[in-house]
Amino acid sequence: MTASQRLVTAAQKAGVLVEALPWLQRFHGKVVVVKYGGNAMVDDGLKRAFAEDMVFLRTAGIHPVVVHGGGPQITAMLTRLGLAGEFRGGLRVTTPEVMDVVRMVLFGQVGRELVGLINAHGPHAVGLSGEDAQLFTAARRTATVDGQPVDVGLVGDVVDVNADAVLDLVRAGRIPVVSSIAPDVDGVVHNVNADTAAAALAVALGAEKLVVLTDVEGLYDSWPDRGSLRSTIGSDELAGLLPRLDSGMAPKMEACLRAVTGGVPSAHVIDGRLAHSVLLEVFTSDGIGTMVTRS
Ligand SMILES: Nc1ncnc2c1ncn2[C@@H]1O[C@H](COP(=O)(O)OP(=O)(O)O)[C@@H](O)[C@H]1O
Ligand SMILES: CC(=O)N[C@@H](CCC(=O)OP(=O)(O)O)C(=O)O
Repeated sequence: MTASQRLVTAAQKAGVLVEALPWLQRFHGKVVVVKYGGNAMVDDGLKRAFAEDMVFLRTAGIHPVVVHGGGPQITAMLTRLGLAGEFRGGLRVTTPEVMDVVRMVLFGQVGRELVGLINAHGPHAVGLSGEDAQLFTAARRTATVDGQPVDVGLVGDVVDVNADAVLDLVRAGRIPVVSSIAPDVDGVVHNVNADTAAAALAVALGAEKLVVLTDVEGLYDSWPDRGSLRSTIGSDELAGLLPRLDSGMAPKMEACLRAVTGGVPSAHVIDGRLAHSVLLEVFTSDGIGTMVTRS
């Protein structure tokens, strides 16, 4: 590289850092809830980049709170155990037997791995589930198929959040890594969709942002037409679109809607297959993916 090429490269790097300044100022001291979907955990390099992003946010004075998924990992374990897996309206049909596997895989496998990757950078991450310190209380819910309620077993919605269970860790400078399982008022553990759990937590924490990492660029108006990617959408329009969404996008966009109507200024669906996508979303002016705001 010539001296003048080096100067150009250096100027570009400085430009990137300067572009981050207003966002560093705006988000300093604020909570950002990041939902890391199981489908976005495709390889070790991406997972390591995600862990770096969380440590970067923390080092920049922002408080990341991670809620992780693990749908494909649960399905793989169920298959290994010879158990059937079935989804209805984007939610897993959860028998007591399946619930044991969900809890084991989310908290004991996926959560542990993320905690380990973040803690490769220092003593930052602490894993917890909705069972710890009464973080979440669940109530059994149904799925919606063709506009009709359908029973899906031990699947819950989050009806109460003990925000202090997470805020105590945040105040201590830790990065909470939350698994989306939760007891109901009688102590019966339920399987909660991780997008739903992330939204409930973002609202209860008064988060500045909810960022949802998945395996697609964002929300498509008319999936799978690749020309229909939305960069922004308001809550009113999203509410109208929700009944037309299928598979994993239904609980995801329902969660974004819940976050912004609950007072979170913005919710973002971004492509977790892109390394450092969280940094690009938080620290660049254009952002990436689809941004949901209150109408
Ligand atoms: N309108 C839509 N826009 C984008 N993706 C959609 C849409 N409808 C369905 N999908 C599907 O939803 C998937 C994301 O949901 P899901 O597989 O549950 O991800 P995650 O594990 O990240 O929660 C995408 O990969 C895509 O196949
Ligand atoms: C009720 C329900 O469907 N729970 C999900 C929980 C994990 C999850 O949400 O994982 P992703 O974010 O990777 O999809 C499941 O059992 O797969």
